[in-house]
Amino acid sequence: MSDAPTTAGTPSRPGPPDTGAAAALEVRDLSWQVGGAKIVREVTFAVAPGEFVGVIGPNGAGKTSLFNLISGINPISGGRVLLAGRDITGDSIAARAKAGLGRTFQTSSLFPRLSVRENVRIAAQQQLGGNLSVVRFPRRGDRATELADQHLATVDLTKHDTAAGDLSHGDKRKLEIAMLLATDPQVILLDEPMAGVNSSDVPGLTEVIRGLHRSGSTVLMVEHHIDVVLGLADRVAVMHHGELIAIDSPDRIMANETVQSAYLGGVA
Ligand SMILES: Nc1ncnc2c1ncn2[C@@H]1O[C@H](COP(=O)(O)OP(=O)(O)OP(=O)(O)O)[C@@H](O)[C@H]1O
Repeated sequence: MSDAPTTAGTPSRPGPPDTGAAAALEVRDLSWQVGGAKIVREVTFAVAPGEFVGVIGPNGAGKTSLFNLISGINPISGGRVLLAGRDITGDSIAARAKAGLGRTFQTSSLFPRLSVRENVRIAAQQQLGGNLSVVRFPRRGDRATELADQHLATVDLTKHDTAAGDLSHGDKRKLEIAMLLATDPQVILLDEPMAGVNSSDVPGLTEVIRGLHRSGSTVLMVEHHIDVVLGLADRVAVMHHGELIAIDSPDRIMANETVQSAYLGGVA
């Protein structure tokens, strides 16, 4: 393995550490063009099972667009998306989710009037294949409720009966992660989980996300809080003007001159 700094257009270590297993998630030459604008440009990288890759880059670099291509929200202009070695490029959003691709969004996607528990319970119920129903007083032993309580414990959220809309931003993000866990994802895409979160809630939310990683989840996370990314990620991918300009360990990324230039506006 070379110690040479990564340069634009030739990202080092685009693939995960070689474990011999199929990548949990892989994108090959992924591109998105709107009119004449190339918003995502031939991005290639792979995430190993259990690996945590952080995605950073200046505003407008194409990070959310990349997530939208992976999760099927934007139609791709070129390239491929593979989940555990299976090509899901042509699959619908729902089919990708069913295949194990879970995603949170920058903006909240909760049922604000329903309780915290009910939000997770609905997600669990959908996963279990049951009818979608809101039950104010679920039976004891109800499987979906058990799962909801289990996932709420995982994200350290105890306000089970509070209306989701009344939670702080930090707790809303925890709730969204619990809802995601209820869908039993193989790969978790977190889109700016710290966005709008009070600084006092950042450490707690960071620990929840660290817990996901420790429990073996494969995570790809876009986040502007560089310190959070550097503290959580096994590798960091850097996007700039739609290109993946580097993907490497946090230490190497911090020492990478191309990355520094991108943040200071020096990369054309
Ligand atoms: N549907 C769209 N149509 C046209 N241009 C778009 C569309 N969506 C995004 N863009 C443009 O693509 C570029 C990349 O946007 P994107 O939201 O992916 O960047 P980002 O890195 O996630 O930015 P931020 O960190 O500010 O969220 C921006 O210039 C944006 O204006």
